[in-house]
Amino acid sequence: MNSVLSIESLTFGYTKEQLIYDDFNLSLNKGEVKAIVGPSGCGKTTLFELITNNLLPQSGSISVSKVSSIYQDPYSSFHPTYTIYEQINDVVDDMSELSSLLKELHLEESLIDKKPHELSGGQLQRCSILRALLMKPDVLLVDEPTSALDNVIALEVMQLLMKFLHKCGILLITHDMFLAQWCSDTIIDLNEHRNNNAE
Ligand SMILES: Nc1ncnc2c1ncn2[C@@H]1O[C@H](COP(=O)(O)OP(=O)(O)OP(=O)(O)O)[C@@H](O)[C@H]1O
Repeated sequence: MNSVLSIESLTFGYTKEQLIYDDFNLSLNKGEVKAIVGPSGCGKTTLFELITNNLLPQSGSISVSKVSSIYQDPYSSFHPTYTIYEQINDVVDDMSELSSLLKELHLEESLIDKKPHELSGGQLQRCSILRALLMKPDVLLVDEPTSALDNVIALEVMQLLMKFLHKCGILLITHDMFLAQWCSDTIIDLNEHRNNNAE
């Protein structure tokens, strides 16, 4: 198996009294989409923060190689005063796939010389996908792609991301059960699995 993410016996709480994760397990392989669902406040964003090392587990292990993230609000993922190109160039080592990805994402080349506020929400979301894919991740964390886009575009975004599944595994946070069922191999309901094994 081509494992790209392995979470074992994860325990985490913001306070000692209230654990959000207690002995939580999850694995993801290249080519796989897993959707994380559950009510507001159940710990979906916290899981991404743990995977990206912004939070540290109390116990257990998270083993992951290269991660990139696509966040729900594309305007908050880019600095308002720099062009899209400058912000991609800052974090990407190898730009050789830029032209082909622009085509696949239906983005005109001239758009990336603009600043975020000069683009529509959908264009900017595709720019954040462009940046994430150029980083050549093993794991793509996708946080609620529906929120900034209408439902048809959200499906298109996921359809597009799934074209890159041969290169990575995708972990998707969503409130949209239709989207989760449509695109994922496995749905992890944190409400049910919080204290169980989610493998
Ligand atoms: N920095 C923090 N300090 C203390 N508690 C926090 C912090 N961040 C989140 N929490 C709490 O941890 C719990 C999980 O929050 P989290 O943001 O992971 O939920 P979520 O499932 O992503 O919610 P939503 O669907 O509303 O985005 C919530 O009860 C929240 O209030």
